[in-house]
Formats: sequence, structure tokens, C-alpha cells
Amino acid sequence: MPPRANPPSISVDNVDLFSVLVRGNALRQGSSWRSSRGLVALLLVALFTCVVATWLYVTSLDSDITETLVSQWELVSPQPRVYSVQCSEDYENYKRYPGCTPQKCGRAVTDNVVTREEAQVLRRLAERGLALAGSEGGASILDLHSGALSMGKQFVNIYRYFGDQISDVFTQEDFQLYRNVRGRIQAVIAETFGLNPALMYLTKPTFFSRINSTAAKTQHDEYWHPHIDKVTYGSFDYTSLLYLSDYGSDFTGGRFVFMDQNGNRTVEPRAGRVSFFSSGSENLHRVEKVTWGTRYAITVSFTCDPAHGISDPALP
Ligand SMILES: O=C(O)CCC(=O)C(=O)O
Ligand SMILES: [Fe+2]
Repeated sequence: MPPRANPPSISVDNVDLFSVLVRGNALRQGSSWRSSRGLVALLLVALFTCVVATWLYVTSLDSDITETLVSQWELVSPQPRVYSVQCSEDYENYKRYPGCTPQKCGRAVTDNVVTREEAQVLRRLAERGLALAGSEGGASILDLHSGALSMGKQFVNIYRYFGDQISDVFTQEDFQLYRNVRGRIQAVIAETFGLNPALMYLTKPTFFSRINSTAAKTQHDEYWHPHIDKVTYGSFDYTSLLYLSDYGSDFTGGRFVFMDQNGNRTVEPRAGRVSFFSSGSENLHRVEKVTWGTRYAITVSFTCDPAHGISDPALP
């Protein structure tokens, strides 16, 4: 038999001291291993709790502050859905035009002014026009009044650049439809805000916009910044947006957001939907970044100042 590898055990009163020592060490190692495992588990639980609590806080914050005014699937008809807001003091710094200058401010949405078929015709018109060029970044515009069209990092004038050929792209009927729709939008804004439609004038810029998720290449592509139309565009007193595509199926992201002090309120675009509002700082807003697909809209705005009025777009 080979010699025992274990040291000789000292037996005192039937107690094997060596075994006691070895067991004691093992117990100590075991308990320190158990306690450090316990500590790690505790830390993981604490971390998990923190992550869950933060996530719950952030999502609850988000849902608290974002209210959907109108969803894409709803049909707002026959009456517009109107949300009144107190007019800002902005208007006091401008000349007043009785019968037009906002006395009542707010925002409204209607699906009863432009049909989905008309929106489709206008969308095809926008597609044809914007196919002539377009921005390198995610946001392109086509202004039928001035002729400005995004091209690469700049703009060209379609009427100058394409000359007579432009009549192969746009027909007289297209312009007629624009005029007709503009008139109906003007009427619904006047009725909603108690204005005399004859004292409202179309103003510039009035443009088709096409937005997709391509990264911005210039400032012109950065459509998502919060802004006040009266500040950005100067002449605007009433802004309207006619949507030509559907949130959720034609594109994702790209909701319109009113940024109020007590939270955000969104309008989900729907083809044929007209959203309109007084253009002062009571209606600070932004457009969410488009995350997928292509979003088409037309901005049609009105001024109370006849000097800032423009004529309807027309073929040259
Ligand atoms: O396209 C939109 O929904 C809004 C665009 C906008 O805010 C603007 O043209 O000033
Ligand atoms: Fe705007």
C-alpha cells in the first residue's frame, strides 16, 4: 500500500482535529463565496430595479406629455375638430386688420374639405414635380408660386430651369385644383375663426414638401426644429397643412407636434386631412423625424396684410 498522503491526524477525545480544521476552512470559504454571490445578486437586483424604474418613469413621462389630438384612422367630419388656445401677445406688435387679425386663436383639423381622391391627384403632382430634382438630404420642397425646387444642396427655379417643358409636367387642371382647394381651406379657416374670407390673402411660401428618412445634408433638410410660423415666415397669420399621405402606412415618424407648456399634442397625417392654426407663438410646433417611407404635404398659408398677399400659382 502506498503511504498515506494526508498528514498524520491528531486524535483527541475521538475528535479528528485535521478534519475539523479542513471542514472549518471549507465552511469559511463556502460562506464567503456564498456571501459574495449574494452581494452580486443583490447588486443585480438593485440595478434591474433602477433600470425598470427609470424606464417606467421615462415612458410615463412620455405618455403624460403626449396627447394625440387626431389619429390617422379617425375621420373628422363633417365639422372640424377645434381646440382653442389663448392668443399670444405677438399680434400686439403687428398692425391689426379687423376681420382678419386673430382675435380667437387655436388649431383645428378637418377631413371634410379635401377628398382622398383630390389628395391623391395632388400627391401625384408633387411626385412628378419633385422627381425633376430633389434635395440630397431628407427634405425637398416644390413651391409652385415662386418655382423654387430643391436640387441637391440648393434650389432651382423650375419655370426658368425647365422652361416650356414644365407644361409636360403640370397641367392647367393641376393648378385649377390647387386654386380650388386653396379656396375651400380659406373658407373653413374663416368660418372656424370668425373671419371675413375676403380679407385673408394667400401668402408665401406655399409649397409641397416631401420628407423621407435620408440624413440631412444641409440646414434646409432640418425640418424637425420647433418653430413659430409667424417668426419663421414673417407674413403668416394662419397656417394650413394639407396632408397627402398616411401616417403609419406611407411613412412612420413624421407626426405634427404642437409643443404646449404642459405637454405635446400631436396630429397624425392622413391623406386629405387639413390641419390649420393661428401662426403665432401660441402654436409653437415641430414635425417628428420621418423614420421610414415618404411623407407628402402642402403648406398653404394666409396673411391679413394685403401687401404680403400673393396670387395663386399659375403656369407661366
Ligand atoms: O408638414 C408639416 O406637418 C408642418 C410643416 C411646417 O411646420 C411648416 O411648413 O412650417
Ligand atoms: Fe411650421
